[in-house]
Amino acid sequence: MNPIRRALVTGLSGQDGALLAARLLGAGVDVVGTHRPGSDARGWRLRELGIDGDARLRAVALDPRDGDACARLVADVQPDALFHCAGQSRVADSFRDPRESAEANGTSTLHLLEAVRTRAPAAHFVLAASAEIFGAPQAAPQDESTPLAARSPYGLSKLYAHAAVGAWRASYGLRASSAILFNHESELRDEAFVTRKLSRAVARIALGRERDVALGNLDARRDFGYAPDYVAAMAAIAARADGADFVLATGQAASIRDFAGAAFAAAGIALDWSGDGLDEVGVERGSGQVRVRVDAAFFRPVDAPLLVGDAAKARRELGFTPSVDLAGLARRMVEADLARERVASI
Ligand SMILES: C[C@H]1O[C@H](OP(=O)(O)OP(=O)(O)OC[C@H]2O[C@@H](n3cnc4c(=O)[nH]c(N)nc43)[C@H](O)[C@@H]2O)[C@@H](O)[C@@H](O)C1=O
Repeated sequence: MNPIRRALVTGLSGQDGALLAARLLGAGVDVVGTHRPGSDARGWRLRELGIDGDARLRAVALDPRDGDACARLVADVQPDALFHCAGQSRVADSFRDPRESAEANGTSTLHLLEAVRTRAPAAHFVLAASAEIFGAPQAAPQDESTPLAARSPYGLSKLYAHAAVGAWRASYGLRASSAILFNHESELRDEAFVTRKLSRAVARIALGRERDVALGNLDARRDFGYAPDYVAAMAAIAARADGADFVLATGQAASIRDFAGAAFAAAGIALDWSGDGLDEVGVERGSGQVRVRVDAAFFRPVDAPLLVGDAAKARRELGFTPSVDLAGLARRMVEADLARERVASI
Protein backbone atom coordinates (compact mmCIF):
# COMPACT_ATOMS: atom_id res chain seq x y z
CA MET A 1 0.00 0.00 0.00
CA ASN A 2 1.25 3.47 -0.91
CA PRO A 3 0.14 6.28 1.42
CA ILE A 4 -1.65 9.15 -0.30
CA ARG A 5 -0.89 12.54 1.24
CA ARG A 6 -2.06 14.83 -1.55
CA ALA A 7 -4.70 14.06 -4.12
CA LEU A 8 -5.92 15.85 -7.21
CA VAL A 9 -9.61 15.25 -7.95
CA THR A 10 -11.09 16.49 -11.22
CA GLY A 11 -14.82 17.20 -11.19
CA LEU A 12 -14.90 18.30 -7.54
CA SER A 13 -18.47 19.57 -7.66
CA GLY A 14 -19.95 16.41 -9.23
CA GLN A 15 -21.34 13.47 -7.24
CA ASP A 16 -18.21 11.32 -7.39
CA GLY A 17 -15.69 14.15 -7.04
CA ALA A 18 -17.47 15.55 -3.99
CA LEU A 19 -17.86 12.15 -2.31
CA LEU A 20 -14.25 11.29 -3.07
CA ALA A 21 -13.00 14.63 -1.69
CA ALA A 22 -15.01 14.06 1.51
CA ARG A 23 -13.63 10.57 1.91
CA LEU A 24 -10.02 11.63 1.29
CA LEU A 25 -10.25 14.62 3.64
CA GLY A 26 -11.68 12.28 6.28
CA ALA A 27 -8.62 10.08 5.85
CA GLY A 28 -6.25 13.04 6.39
CA VAL A 29 -5.42 13.61 2.72
CA ASP A 30 -4.95 17.15 1.34
CA VAL A 31 -7.22 17.59 -1.67
CA VAL A 32 -7.00 19.88 -4.67
CA GLY A 33 -10.24 19.68 -6.63
CA THR A 34 -10.95 21.09 -10.05
CA HIS A 35 -14.07 22.68 -11.45
CA ARG A 36 -14.84 24.03 -14.90
CA PRO A 37 -13.86 27.69 -15.38
CA GLY A 38 -16.94 29.82 -14.78
CA SER A 39 -18.74 27.15 -12.72
CA ASP A 40 -19.41 27.32 -8.98
CA ALA A 41 -16.06 26.34 -7.38
CA ARG A 42 -17.56 24.35 -4.55
CA GLY A 43 -21.27 23.88 -5.06
CA TRP A 44 -24.20 22.43 -3.15
CA ARG A 45 -22.77 18.94 -2.78
CA LEU A 46 -19.73 20.13 -0.82
CA ARG A 47 -22.07 22.16 1.38
CA GLU A 48 -24.31 19.16 2.04
CA LEU A 49 -21.23 17.05 2.84
CA GLY A 50 -19.99 19.79 5.19
CA ILE A 51 -16.57 20.11 3.53
CA ASP A 52 -16.95 23.40 1.62
CA GLY A 53 -15.03 25.30 4.31
CA ASP A 54 -12.36 22.65 4.92
CA ALA A 55 -8.93 24.30 5.02
CA ARG A 56 -7.28 21.24 3.45
CA LEU A 57 -9.49 21.47 0.38
CA ARG A 58 -8.39 23.78 -2.44
CA ALA A 59 -10.61 24.36 -5.44
CA VAL A 60 -9.02 25.40 -8.74
CA ALA A 61 -10.49 26.09 -12.16
CA LEU A 62 -9.38 23.68 -14.89
CA ASP A 63 -10.65 22.88 -18.36
CA PRO A 64 -9.18 19.40 -18.90
CA ARG A 65 -9.56 19.89 -22.66
CA ASP A 66 -6.58 22.26 -22.32
CA GLY A 67 -3.49 20.04 -22.24
CA ASP A 68 -1.06 22.78 -21.17
CA ALA A 69 -3.29 23.74 -18.27
CA CYS A 70 -3.42 20.08 -17.16
CA ALA A 71 0.37 19.83 -17.27
CA ARG A 72 0.81 23.08 -15.29
CA LEU A 73 -1.65 22.02 -12.61
CA VAL A 74 -0.17 18.53 -12.14
CA ALA A 75 3.35 20.03 -11.99
CA ASP A 76 2.16 22.53 -9.37
CA VAL A 77 0.17 20.11 -7.18
CA GLN A 78 2.53 17.10 -7.39
CA PRO A 79 -0.22 14.70 -6.31
CA ASP A 80 0.34 11.16 -5.03
CA ALA A 81 -2.93 10.25 -6.73
CA LEU A 82 -5.03 11.83 -9.46
CA PHE A 83 -8.70 10.84 -9.65
CA HIS A 84 -10.22 11.80 -12.98
CA CYS A 85 -13.94 12.18 -12.33
CA ALA A 86 -14.64 15.25 -14.47
CA GLY A 87 -16.40 14.98 -17.79
CA GLN A 88 -19.67 14.72 -19.62
CA SER A 89 -21.56 12.04 -17.69
CA ARG A 90 -25.05 12.12 -19.24
CA VAL A 91 -25.47 9.34 -21.76
CA ALA A 92 -28.69 10.83 -23.17
CA ASP A 93 -26.97 14.19 -23.82
CA SER A 94 -24.09 12.48 -25.62
CA PHE A 95 -26.39 11.57 -28.52
CA ARG A 96 -27.14 15.29 -28.98
CA ASP A 97 -23.50 16.43 -28.70
CA PRO A 98 -21.13 13.52 -29.39
CA ARG A 99 -18.13 15.77 -29.94
CA GLU A 100 -18.50 17.28 -26.46
CA SER A 101 -18.40 13.74 -24.99
CA ALA A 102 -15.32 12.83 -27.02
CA GLU A 103 -13.46 15.93 -25.89
CA ALA A 104 -14.66 16.13 -22.30
CA ASN A 105 -14.11 12.42 -21.61
CA GLY A 106 -11.60 11.20 -24.19
CA THR A 107 -9.22 14.07 -24.90
CA SER A 108 -9.25 15.17 -21.27
CA THR A 109 -8.05 11.74 -20.15
CA LEU A 110 -5.25 11.83 -22.68
CA HIS A 111 -4.15 15.26 -21.43
CA LEU A 112 -4.18 14.20 -17.79
CA LEU A 113 -2.33 10.94 -18.50
CA GLU A 114 0.33 12.93 -20.32
CA ALA A 115 0.46 15.45 -17.48
CA VAL A 116 1.07 12.67 -14.96
CA ARG A 117 3.60 10.92 -17.19
CA THR A 118 5.65 14.05 -17.73
CA ARG A 119 5.15 16.01 -14.48
CA ALA A 120 4.33 13.56 -11.65
CA PRO A 121 5.26 10.07 -12.90
CA ALA A 122 5.04 8.40 -9.48
CA ALA A 123 1.39 9.39 -9.02
CA HIS A 124 -1.39 6.81 -9.33
CA PHE A 125 -3.89 7.84 -12.04
CA VAL A 126 -7.40 6.53 -11.41
CA LEU A 127 -10.03 6.95 -14.13
CA ALA A 128 -13.76 6.95 -13.45
CA ALA A 129 -14.65 4.73 -16.42
CA SER A 130 -18.09 3.34 -17.11
CA ALA A 131 -20.11 0.20 -17.80
CA GLU A 132 -21.19 1.95 -21.02
CA ILE A 133 -17.87 0.75 -22.54
CA PHE A 134 -19.54 -2.67 -22.88
CA GLY A 135 -22.31 -1.34 -25.13
CA ALA A 136 -25.05 -3.96 -25.44
CA PRO A 137 -23.03 -6.99 -24.31
CA GLN A 138 -23.78 -10.55 -25.40
CA ALA A 139 -23.02 -11.97 -21.95
CA ALA A 140 -24.02 -11.04 -18.42
CA PRO A 141 -22.61 -10.27 -15.94
CA GLN A 142 -19.74 -8.21 -17.37
CA ASP A 143 -16.26 -8.28 -15.89
CA GLU A 144 -12.78 -6.94 -16.72
CA SER A 145 -12.40 -9.39 -19.62
CA THR A 146 -15.77 -8.72 -21.32
CA PRO A 147 -15.22 -7.44 -24.89
CA LEU A 148 -15.61 -3.68 -25.24
CA ALA A 149 -18.28 -2.65 -27.74
CA ALA A 150 -19.54 0.81 -26.79
CA ARG A 151 -22.61 2.03 -28.69
CA SER A 152 -23.47 5.45 -27.24
CA PRO A 153 -21.21 8.45 -27.94
CA TYR A 154 -20.70 8.61 -24.17
CA GLY A 155 -19.66 4.95 -24.09
CA LEU A 156 -17.27 5.50 -26.99
CA SER A 157 -15.60 8.41 -25.23
CA LYS A 158 -15.18 6.34 -22.06
CA LEU A 159 -13.91 3.39 -24.10
CA TYR A 160 -11.19 5.64 -25.50
CA ALA A 161 -10.32 6.90 -22.01
CA HIS A 162 -10.29 3.37 -20.56
CA ALA A 163 -8.10 2.07 -23.40
CA ALA A 164 -5.73 5.05 -23.02
CA VAL A 165 -5.24 4.18 -19.33
CA GLY A 166 -4.29 0.62 -20.32
CA ALA A 167 -2.01 1.87 -23.08
CA TRP A 168 -0.18 4.38 -20.84
CA ARG A 169 0.23 1.69 -18.18
CA ALA A 170 1.68 -0.78 -20.70
CA SER A 171 3.77 1.71 -22.70
CA TYR A 172 5.22 3.86 -19.94
CA GLY A 173 4.84 1.75 -16.80
CA LEU A 174 2.51 4.40 -15.39
CA ARG A 175 0.52 3.52 -12.27
CA ALA A 176 -2.74 3.96 -14.11
CA SER A 177 -6.03 2.27 -13.21
CA SER A 178 -9.51 2.20 -14.64
CA ALA A 179 -12.49 1.85 -12.32
CA ILE A 180 -15.27 0.49 -14.54
CA LEU A 181 -18.19 1.99 -12.68
CA PHE A 182 -21.67 0.58 -13.09
CA ASN A 183 -24.56 2.93 -12.21
CA HIS A 184 -23.81 4.37 -8.80
CA GLU A 185 -26.34 6.59 -7.15
CA SER A 186 -26.69 8.60 -3.96
CA GLU A 187 -28.48 11.49 -2.30
CA LEU A 188 -26.07 13.71 -4.31
CA ARG A 189 -26.98 12.37 -7.75
CA ASP A 190 -27.70 14.84 -10.52
CA GLU A 191 -31.39 15.19 -11.39
CA ALA A 192 -30.70 14.29 -15.02
CA PHE A 193 -30.30 10.64 -14.02
CA VAL A 194 -33.32 8.42 -13.63
CA THR A 195 -32.88 7.53 -9.94
CA ARG A 196 -32.68 11.14 -8.75
CA LYS A 197 -35.34 12.27 -11.19
CA LEU A 198 -37.55 9.67 -9.53
CA SER A 199 -36.58 10.37 -5.92
CA ARG A 200 -37.27 14.08 -6.38
CA ALA A 201 -40.53 13.46 -8.20
CA VAL A 202 -41.69 10.97 -5.56
CA ALA A 203 -40.92 13.46 -2.79
CA ARG A 204 -42.88 16.19 -4.59
CA ILE A 205 -45.78 13.82 -5.35
CA ALA A 206 -45.88 12.64 -1.71
CA LEU A 207 -46.09 16.28 -0.60
CA GLY A 208 -48.84 17.04 -3.12
CA ARG A 209 -46.67 19.36 -5.25
CA GLU A 210 -46.78 17.22 -8.41
CA ARG A 211 -49.14 14.56 -9.67
CA ASP A 212 -46.95 12.29 -11.78
CA VAL A 213 -43.58 11.75 -13.46
CA ALA A 214 -42.80 10.98 -17.12
CA LEU A 215 -40.10 8.41 -17.86
CA GLY A 216 -38.61 6.64 -20.88
CA ASN A 217 -37.56 3.00 -21.19
CA LEU A 218 -38.87 1.17 -18.12
CA ASP A 219 -37.52 -2.21 -19.27
CA ALA A 220 -33.81 -1.29 -19.23
CA ARG A 221 -32.06 -3.20 -16.45
CA ARG A 222 -29.14 -1.64 -14.65
CA ASP A 223 -26.87 -2.50 -11.74
CA PHE A 224 -27.57 0.23 -9.20
CA GLY A 225 -25.07 0.64 -6.36
CA TYR A 226 -24.40 3.24 -3.68
CA ALA A 227 -21.84 5.84 -4.85
CA PRO A 228 -19.95 6.18 -1.52
CA ASP A 229 -18.99 2.48 -1.81
CA TYR A 230 -17.60 3.13 -5.29
CA VAL A 231 -15.44 6.12 -4.35
CA ALA A 232 -14.11 4.15 -1.37
CA ALA A 233 -13.00 1.47 -3.83
CA MET A 234 -11.39 4.13 -6.06
CA ALA A 235 -9.37 5.34 -3.06
CA ALA A 236 -8.32 1.74 -2.37
CA ILE A 237 -7.24 1.37 -6.01
CA ALA A 238 -5.03 4.47 -5.72
CA ALA A 239 -3.29 3.02 -2.66
CA ARG A 240 -2.15 -0.03 -4.64
CA ALA A 241 1.39 -0.17 -5.96
CA ASP A 242 0.37 -1.10 -9.50
CA GLY A 243 -2.32 0.02 -11.89
CA ALA A 244 -5.12 -2.35 -12.89
CA ASP A 245 -8.72 -2.39 -14.11
CA PHE A 246 -11.59 -3.10 -11.73
CA VAL A 247 -15.30 -3.57 -12.34
CA LEU A 248 -17.28 -1.95 -9.51
CA ALA A 249 -20.86 -3.21 -9.36
CA THR A 250 -23.33 -4.93 -7.05
CA GLY A 251 -24.04 -7.92 -9.31
CA GLN A 252 -27.81 -7.30 -8.99
CA ALA A 253 -29.84 -6.04 -11.95
CA ALA A 254 -33.06 -4.08 -11.56
CA SER A 255 -35.34 -2.56 -14.18
CA ILE A 256 -36.26 1.11 -14.14
CA ARG A 257 -39.78 -0.08 -13.28
CA ASP A 258 -38.29 -1.85 -10.21
CA PHE A 259 -36.49 1.29 -9.09
CA ALA A 260 -39.61 3.40 -9.60
CA GLY A 261 -41.60 0.91 -7.51
CA ALA A 262 -38.99 1.03 -4.74
CA ALA A 263 -38.87 4.84 -4.78
CA PHE A 264 -42.66 5.20 -4.51
CA ALA A 265 -42.74 2.48 -1.83
CA ALA A 266 -40.21 4.51 0.16
CA ALA A 267 -42.84 7.27 0.38
CA GLY A 268 -45.60 4.79 1.28
CA ILE A 269 -47.12 4.70 -2.23
CA ALA A 270 -47.69 1.23 -3.75
CA LEU A 271 -47.74 1.18 -7.57
CA ASP A 272 -49.46 -1.23 -9.93
CA TRP A 273 -48.38 -1.36 -13.56
CA SER A 274 -50.69 -1.63 -16.51
CA GLY A 275 -50.45 -1.27 -20.28
CA ASP A 276 -47.42 -1.86 -22.45
CA GLY A 277 -44.71 0.16 -24.23
CA LEU A 278 -45.64 3.83 -24.59
CA ASP A 279 -49.08 3.08 -23.11
CA GLU A 280 -47.70 1.73 -19.85
CA VAL A 281 -48.55 3.57 -16.64
CA GLY A 282 -47.80 3.18 -12.94
CA VAL A 283 -51.01 3.56 -10.97
CA GLU A 284 -51.24 4.22 -7.23
CA ARG A 285 -52.92 1.30 -5.52
CA GLY A 286 -56.04 2.45 -3.71
CA SER A 287 -56.48 5.89 -5.29
CA GLY A 288 -56.12 4.75 -8.92
CA GLN A 289 -54.14 7.93 -9.60
CA VAL A 290 -51.59 7.66 -12.46
CA ARG A 291 -48.15 8.39 -10.97
CA VAL A 292 -45.81 7.22 -13.76
CA ARG A 293 -46.32 7.94 -17.45
CA VAL A 294 -44.15 6.81 -20.34
CA ASP A 295 -43.00 9.52 -22.76
CA ALA A 296 -41.18 8.81 -26.04
CA ALA A 297 -39.06 11.96 -25.47
CA PHE A 298 -37.05 10.12 -22.81
CA PHE A 299 -36.08 7.15 -25.00
CA ARG A 300 -32.58 6.98 -26.51
CA PRO A 301 -31.55 5.88 -29.99
CA VAL A 302 -29.63 2.99 -28.38
CA ASP A 303 -30.13 1.70 -24.84
CA ALA A 304 -28.47 -1.48 -23.54
CA PRO A 305 -31.21 -3.82 -22.28
CA LEU A 306 -29.04 -5.18 -19.45
CA LEU A 307 -25.85 -3.96 -17.82
CA VAL A 308 -24.87 -5.89 -14.70
CA GLY A 309 -21.37 -6.29 -13.36
CA ASP A 310 -19.28 -9.02 -11.76
CA ALA A 311 -17.05 -7.31 -9.19
CA ALA A 312 -15.34 -10.49 -7.95
CA LYS A 313 -11.88 -9.04 -8.63
CA ALA A 314 -12.64 -5.87 -6.65
CA ARG A 315 -14.08 -7.96 -3.79
CA ARG A 316 -10.97 -10.11 -3.74
CA GLU A 317 -8.28 -7.47 -4.20
CA LEU A 318 -9.86 -4.32 -2.72
CA GLY A 319 -12.27 -5.75 -0.15
CA PHE A 320 -15.08 -4.01 -2.08
CA THR A 321 -18.50 -4.76 -0.55
CA PRO A 322 -21.65 -3.04 -1.73
CA SER A 323 -23.39 -1.82 1.43
CA VAL A 324 -26.84 -0.74 0.22
CA ASP A 325 -29.50 -2.74 -1.66
CA LEU A 326 -32.06 -1.35 -4.11
CA ALA A 327 -34.78 -0.68 -1.50
CA GLY A 328 -32.22 0.95 0.82
CA LEU A 329 -30.86 3.09 -2.00
CA ALA A 330 -34.30 4.30 -3.03
CA ARG A 331 -35.18 5.00 0.61
CA ARG A 332 -32.05 7.10 1.22
CA MET A 333 -32.61 9.12 -1.94
CA VAL A 334 -36.31 9.71 -1.34
CA GLU A 335 -35.73 10.68 2.31
CA ALA A 336 -33.05 13.19 1.27
CA ASP A 337 -35.39 14.74 -1.28
CA LEU A 338 -38.29 14.83 1.17
CA ALA A 339 -36.03 16.71 3.61
CA ARG A 340 -34.90 19.15 0.89
CA GLU A 341 -38.48 19.74 -0.27
CA ARG A 342 -39.62 20.43 3.29
CA VAL A 343 -36.80 22.94 3.83
CA ALA A 344 -37.63 24.58 0.49
CA SER A 345 -41.19 25.17 1.65
CA ILE A 346 -40.24 26.92 4.91
C1 LIG B 1 -22.76 3.60 -16.09
C2 LIG B 1 -23.42 4.89 -16.49
O1 LIG B 1 -24.49 5.14 -15.57
C3 LIG B 1 -25.16 6.37 -15.77
O2 LIG B 1 -25.69 6.43 -17.08
P1 LIG B 1 -27.13 5.87 -17.46
O3 LIG B 1 -27.18 4.40 -17.25
O4 LIG B 1 -27.45 6.37 -18.81
O5 LIG B 1 -28.04 6.57 -16.35
P2 LIG B 1 -29.50 7.14 -16.42
O6 LIG B 1 -29.97 7.25 -15.02
O7 LIG B 1 -29.56 8.38 -17.25
O8 LIG B 1 -30.31 6.00 -17.21
C4 LIG B 1 -30.46 4.70 -16.69
C5 LIG B 1 -31.50 3.96 -17.50
O9 LIG B 1 -32.77 4.57 -17.24
C6 LIG B 1 -33.47 4.73 -18.47
N1 LIG B 1 -34.49 5.78 -18.32
C7 LIG B 1 -35.84 5.60 -18.40
N2 LIG B 1 -36.46 6.75 -18.22
C8 LIG B 1 -35.49 7.71 -18.01
C9 LIG B 1 -35.57 9.10 -17.78
O10 LIG B 1 -36.63 9.71 -17.71
N3 LIG B 1 -34.37 9.74 -17.58
C10 LIG B 1 -33.17 9.08 -17.64
N4 LIG B 1 -32.02 9.78 -17.43
N5 LIG B 1 -33.08 7.75 -17.88
C11 LIG B 1 -34.24 7.07 -18.07
C12 LIG B 1 -32.39 5.04 -19.47
O11 LIG B 1 -32.84 4.84 -20.79
C13 LIG B 1 -31.31 4.04 -19.02
O12 LIG B 1 -31.56 2.78 -19.56
C14 LIG B 1 -24.20 7.53 -15.62
O13 LIG B 1 -23.62 7.52 -14.34
C15 LIG B 1 -23.11 7.41 -16.66
O14 LIG B 1 -22.18 8.46 -16.46
C16 LIG B 1 -22.50 6.06 -16.59
O15 LIG B 1 -21.29 5.92 -16.73
